[in-house]
Amino acid sequence: MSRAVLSLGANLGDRAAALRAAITALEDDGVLVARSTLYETPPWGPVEQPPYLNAVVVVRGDRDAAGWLARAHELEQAAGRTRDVRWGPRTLDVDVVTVTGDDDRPVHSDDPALTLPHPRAHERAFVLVPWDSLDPTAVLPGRGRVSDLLAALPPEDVAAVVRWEHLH
Ligand SMILES: Nc1ncnc2c1ncn2[C@@H]1O[C@H](COP(=O)(O)OP(=O)(O)OP(=O)(O)O)[C@@H](O)[C@H]1O
Ligand SMILES: Nc1nc2c(c(=O)[nH]1)N=C(CO)CN2
Repeated sequence: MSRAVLSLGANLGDRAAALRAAITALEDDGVLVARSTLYETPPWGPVEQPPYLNAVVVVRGDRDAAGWLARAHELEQAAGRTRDVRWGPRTLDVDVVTVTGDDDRPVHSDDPALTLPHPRAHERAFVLVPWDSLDPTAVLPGRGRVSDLLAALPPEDVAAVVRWEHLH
């Protein structure tokens, strides 16, 4: 058994439907522990593109880290993901942020095919805001408490991550 934190993002097509379908699929797998609400977030990175909807989920189940990545890829495929420009627009992106074993030890990996913890999560308000909202005690292994990482980001980056679900 392991526990994983997954970051979900979409900025093409029916963004909310893609995120909700992925979350429902994880629920149907029997692995969903917690989910954030959906947030609208400005695009992070060098590519000019539409705003994203993002969410974070916590899952627990009988998979290892590679197994969670494989499931993430299946969910992306199910959402019809085709484009693959790095940091470019997509119908669904599922990143594995961190995986912990039953001993509570975080998995560390430098493999480019699966780097853990995710090497850019600590600088992404679109990951940290939803994650902090669903678990205010969360820790990103090797980086510190999620609430402290958020406090270290430019306030305007954090303020730009807006709860979306209650508006719709
Ligand atoms: N922790 C991780 N979670 C998801 N994918 C990862 C991870 N570490 C490495 N990868 C690899 O990154 C590859 C490219 O993924 P993707 O196209 O989603 O990157 P990206 O979302 O554009 O960038 P970023 O990784 O900065 O979010 C995937 O095929 C996967 O094998
Ligand atoms: N706000 C936001 N920006 C992004 C996202 C994302 O999920 N949310 N995913 C990206 C793909 O690498 C690139 N930029």
